[in-house]
Amino acid sequence: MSKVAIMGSGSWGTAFSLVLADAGSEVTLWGRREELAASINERHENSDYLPGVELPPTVSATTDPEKAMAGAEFVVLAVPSQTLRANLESWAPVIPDDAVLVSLMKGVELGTVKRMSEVITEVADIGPARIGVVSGPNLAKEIARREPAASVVACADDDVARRLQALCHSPAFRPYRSTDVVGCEVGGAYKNVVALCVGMAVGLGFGDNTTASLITRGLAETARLAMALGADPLTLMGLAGLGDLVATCSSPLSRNRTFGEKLGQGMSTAEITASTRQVAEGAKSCSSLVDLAEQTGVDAPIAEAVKAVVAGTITPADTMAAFLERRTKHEQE
Ligand SMILES: NC(=O)c1ccc[n+]([C@@H]2O[C@H](COP(=O)([O-])OP(=O)(O)OC[C@H]3O[C@@H](n4cnc5c(N)ncnc54)[C@H](O)[C@@H]3O)[C@@H](O)[C@H]2O)c1
Ligand SMILES: O=P(O)(O)OC[C@H](O)CO
Repeated sequence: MSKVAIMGSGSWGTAFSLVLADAGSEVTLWGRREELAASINERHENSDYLPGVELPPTVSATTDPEKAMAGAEFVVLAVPSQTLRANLESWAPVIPDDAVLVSLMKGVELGTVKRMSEVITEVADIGPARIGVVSGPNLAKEIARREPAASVVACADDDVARRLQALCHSPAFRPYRSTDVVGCEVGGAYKNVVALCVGMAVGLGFGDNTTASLITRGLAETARLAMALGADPLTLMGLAGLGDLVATCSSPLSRNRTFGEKLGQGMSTAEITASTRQVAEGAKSCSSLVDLAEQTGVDAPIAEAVKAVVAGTITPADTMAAFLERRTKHEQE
């Protein structure tokens, strides 16, 4: 039985613990609050993030990072992207020497514009062969209900990707393998920003033509940036690109789409942020992705628009009008 630590016991860390336990691992969740760890250990429930979902007996929780990671073959990272660096700085001394670090996070760091795997390398001094990524259409509540889903597990080292694939292949969760870490990470971060934009359109009362147009142009924008960073374009046509984009942009369960919908209805970023405890990664990663696009010379109108609406410098309605006023061009330009 593999031993796995999951650092972060929010919605996805907890739902993923269930996948790993169903696939045969012993899982220790790390979280900051004693009450939550007690709820998981005593009632087998994360009452804050996944109320009503019974966790298997092979899932336990602790607030002690060293205890969580002791003897772990895989250390899964599931905190909000913008908090990874600070958390990892404190965890680095107790990460087991040969453990594989697996990112579940879908964001790009503000300021440094680093992807999560790059932050891991920089802070924990761990090379690409020990860093994996899981990314795909995986809304936590549906995964926790054991509804069938697929995803991509990526690592630069195909042997490690195979180990990770075996680790999370459960009766309800089908992981595909890849070595394209960049494509998976850019796909995962960008779809959140596109979902914010789609949510705005929904909040403004627009229908399926608008949302389909934004999803499709969002995919083109994602692929442009990912390819400029060295990704395989086929990754963006797969589960970590198109698949996740469709799920996130279509689902009322998505925090990013919901955030966008509230912006479209006239709420401000501060009001929306105050109304939820859960992370909508796109509200911050939109700025990082705009910076990354500028650095690589890639056109990123959707990320720029989302950044401006989140900052309150343009309204969602004016953004939609501005998209249509853009210079006309060839579809594949
Ligand atoms: N929820 C999903 O459906 C889903 C699916 C796939 C990927 N993801 C990605 O997984 C990552 C985590 O998302 P989530 O859904 O679990 O978020 P969440 O908001 O449900 O939970 C985040 C967790 O991190 C904790 N946290 C917040 N600030 C922290 C800090 N400074 N230090 C340590 N812990 C902190 C919170 O207490 C909570 O336990 C995100 O990057 C998200 O995009 C989420
Ligand atoms: O709820 P969201 O918007 O963070 O999206 C969750 C997952 O990333 C969907 O795959």
